[in-house]
Amino acid sequence: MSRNASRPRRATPRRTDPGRPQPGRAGTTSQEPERDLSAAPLYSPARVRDLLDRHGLKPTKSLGQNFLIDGNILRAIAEAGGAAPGVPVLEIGPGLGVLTREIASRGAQVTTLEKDERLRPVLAETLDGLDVQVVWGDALDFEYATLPQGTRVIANLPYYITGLLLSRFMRAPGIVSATVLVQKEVGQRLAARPGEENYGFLSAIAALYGSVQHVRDVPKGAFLPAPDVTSAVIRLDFDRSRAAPEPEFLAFVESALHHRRKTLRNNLRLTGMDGDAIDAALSAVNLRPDVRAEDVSLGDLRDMAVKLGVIR
Ligand SMILES: C[S@@+](CC[C@H](N)C(=O)[O-])C[C@H]1O[C@@H](n2cnc3c(N)ncnc32)[C@H](O)[C@@H]1O
Repeated sequence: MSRNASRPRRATPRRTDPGRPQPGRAGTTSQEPERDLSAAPLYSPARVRDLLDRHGLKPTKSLGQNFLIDGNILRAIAEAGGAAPGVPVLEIGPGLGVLTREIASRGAQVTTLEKDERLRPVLAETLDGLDVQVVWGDALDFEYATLPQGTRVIANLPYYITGLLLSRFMRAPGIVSATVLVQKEVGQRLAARPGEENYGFLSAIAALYGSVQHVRDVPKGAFLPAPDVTSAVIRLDFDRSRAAPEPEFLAFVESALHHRRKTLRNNLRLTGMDGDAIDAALSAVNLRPDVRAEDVSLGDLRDMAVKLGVIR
């Protein structure tokens, strides 16, 4: 991605909180009563609407732009994510800068990736005075391997790329945790164990890289505009002392869980594997020939992969 980074200049002393609109600025006419928003926090619906109005912006659905307007949720995410003095934090999608401000004002060293260039003037206003590096471009093009050791991801993710982003975080050796807002169903899938209703590939890779904690559910009303789905804050901790799973094993697990309700045998047959070899491996690992993929533990899948010669 273009490392077109910008760091809002450090604050010169201000009369009011940076990002606070001056009453009666652009957007009001002499006939309209002036709204004094200076006492309202940046995340309040009135301030968020005012920011959007003054900068002539409409949230873009295709970019997953649902902005947080609930102070309790903002504080809960920053807290659960471990935002603290000196901690390197990566945020995806600062939007209007509301969560970014919450994290940076706790002293964390924030790098934030934003694709929507229309937000440049907004972030210049709302992040003024904070030590935040804004990187403009697509988060899917970012080199996550370059992040420093001990990086914590804290983000209200654009939901349309949640799975892709989580898999980038898992594979980046410097990232130790990701505390993220996701769709509630995605959170349930991440936290599910073999045999549970929502267990699938996402649950398996999360478990291969570490552990998952459900922090809290988040109602639709915590966002402006309100999304169609309920959300949840999830914290993933990555255990970097473990050897990273082999790409061949990840591909095997993905194939094994491709159709969760099918038998493991049928899923593996779909990859072109020999039926007799699969039967022999199932028997050697003491699994029933008709065991369903979603009921098989990761340990048993690893043993199967070894018996089938996928990994050593
Ligand atoms: C759910 S909003 C979160 C905004 C803000 N952090 C908040 O909590 O109010 C998602 C943000 O991700 C940005 N975004 C969407 N797709 C992106 C991408 N591919 N790369 C970087 N940012 C992206 C959107 O423009 C938006 O600012």
